Amino acid sequence: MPETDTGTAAGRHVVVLAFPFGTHAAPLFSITNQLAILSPNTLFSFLNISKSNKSIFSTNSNNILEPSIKVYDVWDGVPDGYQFLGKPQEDIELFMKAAPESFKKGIMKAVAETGKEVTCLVTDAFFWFGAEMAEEMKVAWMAFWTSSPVSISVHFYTDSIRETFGVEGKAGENETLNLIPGMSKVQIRDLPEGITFGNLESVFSQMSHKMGITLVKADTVFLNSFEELEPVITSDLNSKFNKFLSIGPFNLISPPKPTPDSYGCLDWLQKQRPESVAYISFGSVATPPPHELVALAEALESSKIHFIWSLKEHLKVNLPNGFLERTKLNGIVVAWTPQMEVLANSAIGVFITHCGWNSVMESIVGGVPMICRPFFGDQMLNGRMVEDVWEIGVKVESGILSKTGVIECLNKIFSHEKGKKMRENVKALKELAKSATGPNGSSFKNFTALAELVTRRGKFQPLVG
Ligand SMILES: O=c1ccn([C@@H]2O[C@H](COP(=O)(O)OP(=O)(O)O[C@H]3O[C@H](CO)[C@@H](O)[C@H](O)[C@H]3O)[C@@H](O)[C@H]2O)c(=O)[nH]1
Repeated sequence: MPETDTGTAAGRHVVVLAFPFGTHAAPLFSITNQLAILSPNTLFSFLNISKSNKSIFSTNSNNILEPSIKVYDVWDGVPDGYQFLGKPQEDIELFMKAAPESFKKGIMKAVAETGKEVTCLVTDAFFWFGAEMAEEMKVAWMAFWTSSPVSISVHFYTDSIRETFGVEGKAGENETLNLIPGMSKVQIRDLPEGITFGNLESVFSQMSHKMGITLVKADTVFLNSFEELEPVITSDLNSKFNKFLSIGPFNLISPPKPTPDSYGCLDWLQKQRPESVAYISFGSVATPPPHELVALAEALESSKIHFIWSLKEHLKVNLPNGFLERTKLNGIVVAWTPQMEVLANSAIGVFITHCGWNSVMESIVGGVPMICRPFFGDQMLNGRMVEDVWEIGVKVESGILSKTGVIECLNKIFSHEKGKKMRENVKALKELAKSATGPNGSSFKNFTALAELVTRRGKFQPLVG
C-alpha cells in the first residue's frame, strides 16, 4: 500500500460522495470543481456510479474536470443478472442498500491510489451514514442538500410534524405548518409523500427521515439558495445545525461554461420579442401523463403564445395529431435545451415548470415568473413558496394541466395586474440573488467559508459584478 500523509497542505484529500439519481450529482460535481479551482494543492476524489458519471462527463456536457479531481465509479448495487421487478424506486433502493459498503470500498481505492488519507468528507445530504464514516475517519462531514431550505426544514421537523398532525389524514390537508418557523403558508398537502401520508416505509421516506435526524451531526450543511430568499427558515436552521451555508444560486456563484445548444434554441430566441415566450420543462424525472401533455399542447396552440418546449423524443407521440406542423411558426419542441441560458434570455416571459429546485433557482436568476405544475417530493413545497410566499408565479388549477387552466394562468401572467406584480417580484429576487453572490454578498461569504472549511485554504474571488 502506498504511503499516506495527512497533515501537510499537499496531503489534503477531500472525498465527495454523490447521489446518482435526479439532478443531484451534477450540481455536487460543479461545486467540487469550483472548490478544486480555489484549492490547487488539495486533491478531490469524486465517487459516483458509472452511469451517472458518464452522464456528467458526456461529450455533450459542459463539465470540465480540474486536474486535482479524480473520478471513481462505485457499484450501483444491482447484482449481476438481477431482473428488475418494476417496483417504484427499485434502482434507488438497491443502490442505497449497497451504498455504505460500495462507498467504503471506493474510498479505500482512492486512498490507496493517491497515497493520501481522507481529510474531509463531502456527501449528498441523503447519505446519513456519512456521519459515521466521518467519525471513523476523524474528519469533518459536509452535507450537501440539493433542494430548498423549506424542504430540508420539513425533513428536520418530520417527528414534530407527525406528533402534531398525526399520520394518514388525521390532519386536514389544508392545515398550515405554523409550528415551523417560516412555514405559515405551507399546508399539509404540500408535504412530500412519506411524512404524514403516503408510504412511510418507502426508500425515500426512510432515507429523508434518517437524514433529518442525522444532519445535526454534520459539521456543515450547505445548499443552493441564498439567505435573503428565506430569511426566517435560514435563521432557524442556523440555530439547529452546526453550520448552515446557503451558497447559491449556483449558476451565479459558479457560472458554468455555456451548454451546447444542439437544437438552436438561443438562435430561435433571438428572433422573438422581449418577455413573449413560454419556456416549458418538467426536469429530468417527472413526466406529465399523456392527457396533460395534450391539454398543454392545446393551450399553447389556442393561446398562440410562442414557446420552447423541452420534451423527450419518445414523448412526442403523445402530442395532438398535426400539433408540431400547425405550431411550427410559433414554437419549437426539443429533447433538451441549455435551460440556464434559455431562462436568462430576455425573450422568455414565463416558465411552465414542475418546480424542481434547480429550475426554480434558474428562473429566479433569469427574472422569469412561473406557472407551476408540481409532481412529487419537494416540488409542492417549492410551488407553494413560489405562489404564496414570494408571489412570483401561479399554480395550475387543481394541480394538473388542463387546457383552460393553462390559458387562465398565461392570461394572468401576461395580461393581469397580478402578473405584472409577479414579474416585478421575481426581478427584485433576481437582484437580491445577484447581490448575494457578488463581492461581500451572503452567498459569496458562505462559499468562501465552505472552501476554507473543506480545504482550509483558498480565497474566493467574486465571479459576478
Ligand atoms: O431541457 C432541459 C431540461 C432541464 N435542464 C436542467 O436540468 C435541471 C433540472 O433540475 P430540477 O429542476 O431540480 O429538476 P429534476 O431534475 O427533476 O430534479 C430532482 O432533484 C431536484 C433537486 O433535489 C428536486 O428539487 C426535484 O424535485 C427532483 O425531481 C436544471 O438544472 C435544468 O437547467 C436542462 O438544462 N435542459
